[in-house]
Amino acid sequence: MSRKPIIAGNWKMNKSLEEAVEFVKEVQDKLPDASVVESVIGAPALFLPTMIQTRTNDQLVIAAQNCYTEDAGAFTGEISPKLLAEVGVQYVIIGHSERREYFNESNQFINEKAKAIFRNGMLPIICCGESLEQRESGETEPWIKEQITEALAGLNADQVKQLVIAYEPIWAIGTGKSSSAELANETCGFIRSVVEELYSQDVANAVRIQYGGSVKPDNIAQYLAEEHIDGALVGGASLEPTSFIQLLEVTC
Ligand SMILES: O=C(CO)COP(=O)(O)O
Repeated sequence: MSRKPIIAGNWKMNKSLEEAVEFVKEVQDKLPDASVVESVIGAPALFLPTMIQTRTNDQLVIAAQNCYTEDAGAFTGEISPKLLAEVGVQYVIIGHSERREYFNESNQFINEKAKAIFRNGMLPIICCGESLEQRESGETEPWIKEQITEALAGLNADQVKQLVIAYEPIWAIGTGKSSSAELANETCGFIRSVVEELYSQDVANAVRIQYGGSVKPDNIAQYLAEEHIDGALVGGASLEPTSFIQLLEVTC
């Protein structure tokens, strides 16, 4: 299997601009080679151009945490995917459970964002995942199948091969209660089977699937050892340079 691991930090709405710049300066020469693992940070939109300008090499890939579906127009306060691409952003995280919950984002809206991201030459990291209630009542698989099917609607096979899916069970986010590696692998394997059903085995083998939810330097190895887990989307443990580097070193 030749899928390259991708470890992405999701800073959410944390840090000052000064701290973000310090982070880039501190980690950029310590990152594993980009041919071994992709090192990504998803930062607040206001930091993105400065972080990109601070880089002295392109080992650290910069992601946005959200964007709008249109490139320009009368959409007060929104983040244009065209402008993100112009400043050098490469990935955009979409469909995070916090955006689904607090900003009422639907699968259809997330699908429109995915199309806008591709149209502008970037790649989406599409999040999915179930609540504790859904997990306990056995509704995880139909729910995730619906999320994936609707988020990928209209994307072609080449696009799906390049994008990243992040499986984040809501009950594991920021709670310290990570999913067991076996359970995470089972669900990531299910996501891969949904992609195979929608596209082909070739596409399913190529798409990278991350696990996210209380991933730390001391538990990431068990996830990466699993067949269907190709990386991690990490909140809290991506905020400090030392811990971010430790997460990456496990892949080498
Ligand atoms: O939501 C997450 C990443 O997108 C996970 O956050 P934590 O790693 O802090 O649990």
